[in-house]
Amino acid sequence: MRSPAIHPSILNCDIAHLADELARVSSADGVHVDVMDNHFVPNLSWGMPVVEAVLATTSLPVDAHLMIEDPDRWAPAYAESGCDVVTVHAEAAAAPVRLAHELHRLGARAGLALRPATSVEAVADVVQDFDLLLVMTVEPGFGGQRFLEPMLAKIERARRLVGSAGIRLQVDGGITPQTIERAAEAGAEVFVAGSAVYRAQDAQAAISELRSLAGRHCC
Ligand SMILES: O=C(CO)[C@@H](O)[C@H](O)COP(=O)(O)O
Ligand SMILES: [Co+2]
Repeated sequence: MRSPAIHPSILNCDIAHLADELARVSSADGVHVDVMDNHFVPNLSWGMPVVEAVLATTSLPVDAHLMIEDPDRWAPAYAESGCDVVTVHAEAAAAPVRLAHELHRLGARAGLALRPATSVEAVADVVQDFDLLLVMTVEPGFGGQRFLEPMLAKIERARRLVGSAGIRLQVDGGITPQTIERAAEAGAEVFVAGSAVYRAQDAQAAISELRSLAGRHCC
């Protein structure tokens, strides 16, 4: 039985104090870095230099969530830099299977993300080449949004698609103590949490609480 993994998203952390902000979440299972290009999503965050700074500062595995156009071109650099998982959006990747193989060749695990409107069935033919399936539980682009309840049924379908062997099922967006149990019950096992961790007075306590709530139902 695998234990639930909590990956704090640094999107809304105090980037001027990146090292301190990473230290606040040192008990997490990974760090989630949201890369946004203001084309695939209506927001601009950061790219390789910040990801490299995160990699140089934390010993936790880094999970890069690329909300960008043309990931076939840009994602390999994130694998080369040492990210543990590089996740690309199914809606943006031109040749997802080829890209997954390239990420593997460069030493990273490959993740495939779905916008809320993209069905699980749309990736049924390609998901087997990936290590992680990410079901977005908010519209990608911003932290601090409300969890989309209709995504619970989609998480259940995603769990049926990936089965119990190999491919990890991640959820991202609006994960809080109020929503994580239902996401875990539906089948998620890797939980991205931005505001719920970084807005907490004690981020390590927030991580423990989320992990223990998810652990009641998962995995
Ligand atoms: O990818 C995204 C948003 O597009 C996320 O990773 C958010 O940054 C998570 O933040 P919260 O919803 O947990 O505040
Ligand atoms: Co994200």
